[in-house]
Parts: sequence; structure tokens; C-alpha cells
Amino acid sequence: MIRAIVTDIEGTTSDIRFVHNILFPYARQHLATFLRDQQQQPEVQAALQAVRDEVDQPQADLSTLTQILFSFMDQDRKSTGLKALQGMIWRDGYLNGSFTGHLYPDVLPALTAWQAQGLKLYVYSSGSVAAQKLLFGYSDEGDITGLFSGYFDTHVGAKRDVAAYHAIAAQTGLPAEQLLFLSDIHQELDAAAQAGWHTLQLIRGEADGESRHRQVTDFSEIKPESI
Ligand SMILES: CSCCC(=O)C(=O)COP(=O)(O)O
Ligand SMILES: [Mg+2]
Repeated sequence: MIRAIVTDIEGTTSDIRFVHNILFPYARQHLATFLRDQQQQPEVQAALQAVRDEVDQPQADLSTLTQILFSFMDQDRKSTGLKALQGMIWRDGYLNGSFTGHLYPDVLPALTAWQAQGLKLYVYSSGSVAAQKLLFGYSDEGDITGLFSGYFDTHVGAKRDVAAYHAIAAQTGLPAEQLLFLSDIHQELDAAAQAGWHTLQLIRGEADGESRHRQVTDFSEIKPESI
């Protein structure tokens, strides 16, 4: 029996075009100014140090780090340091009303119903936990963060690594067979399945012919009690 649902964001709860056409360009546009003005903030220093560690360049200065971060963005690299900085930059965008966090219309009704059934809800995204809370806190449907019991990002591991799903299961206190992971990316679902989780793949756009996971087109098709 499913007792908790863990959901991905990009391509699952929210349109990939919101992330790639709104969020990522906003971070790119403001990165250099943000780093110049905020580099002394402890959370910014910690993120920059994480980038130095990631590329093994302990002496890298701000100019070098800025170029590295631009190249990470070009590659859509799921760098923990980059993701932390993007989240800090997006905060201004949410607060000044530049955008709200996209939610597919089927998401909030389903999450609300699942919570009412007694299921615990969690988020697992490559975006930082702070960025996840912003997206759901300033969503198209208002602040829906109260629905979630917890948030996970790449600090537990990469989304294609089996170990990340073991770590999340341990933190929820539930056995793998009581956990359901929702994602649009079959390699992420492969890792969750290898950890013993149930999986469902969201097909919000083009079909994924290589997937071995059960597929649904939106959250209204998901019946946790029948899994
Ligand atoms: C928190 S919204 C931004 C998501 C993000 O930065 C990203 O790289 C997409 O990650 P996901 O794991 O949700 O596909
Ligand atoms: Mg996704």
C-alpha cells in the first residue's frame, strides 16, 4: 500500500517550458550582478565554494566562477552550487512579481485529495530545496507548501542514482514498497525502481518509447489506492 508520494517538479508538476523559458533565463540574466553584489553573503560564499570543490579549482576567483556557472547553465548541469545560486536569484523574481510558479491544473486537486486520504507528500527535484519552496510558495494557485511533509534536492544525491532513493526512504521512515515516485524522466524512475519504489511516468508532451514504467498523462489518472 502506498503511504507517501514523492514528486519531481520539471515536467511533472510544472511545465518544462516554465523552467527553461522563464526561470533559467532569469537566473542567467541576473547571475553576474547578483554575484558581484551578494558575494559576501555566507550562503553565496558557501555556494561558490561548492562550485570550486566541484571543478577542483580551489583558487578560482569570482570572474572564473562566473564563467564556470555560465557553462554549467549551458549544459543544464545539475550542480548543487549552481542550483543554490539559481534559487537565491529566483527569490527576487517571485517576490517582485516577475513570475509565479507554474502548476499544471491537475496537480493541486490531486495533491489535496491524496493528502486528505492520509498520504504524505514530498518533493524531489534537482532545484534546491529553497527553490522548490519558492515555486510552491508563489505558485499559480498561491502558497501550497503546506501540502508537503518534506523536500529533497541533490544533497541526498543525483536523481539518477539509486542511493538517493534509499536516502529519501530512510528520511521518510517508510519502506520502499510504500513509496511512489512521479517523474517525467525514465532514468530517474529506473533508479527509484531499483531502490524498490513504485514508479509512474508523467507524459506531459511527447511519448517516451524507451520507458518500462507505467505512464499517465496527468495526475488525475493516478489512483494510489490501486497501486
Ligand atoms: C525548483 S524548480 C527548478 C528546477 C530546476 O532547477 C531543475 O534543474 C529541474 O529539475 P527537476 O529535477 O525538477 O527536473
Ligand atoms: Mg522532471
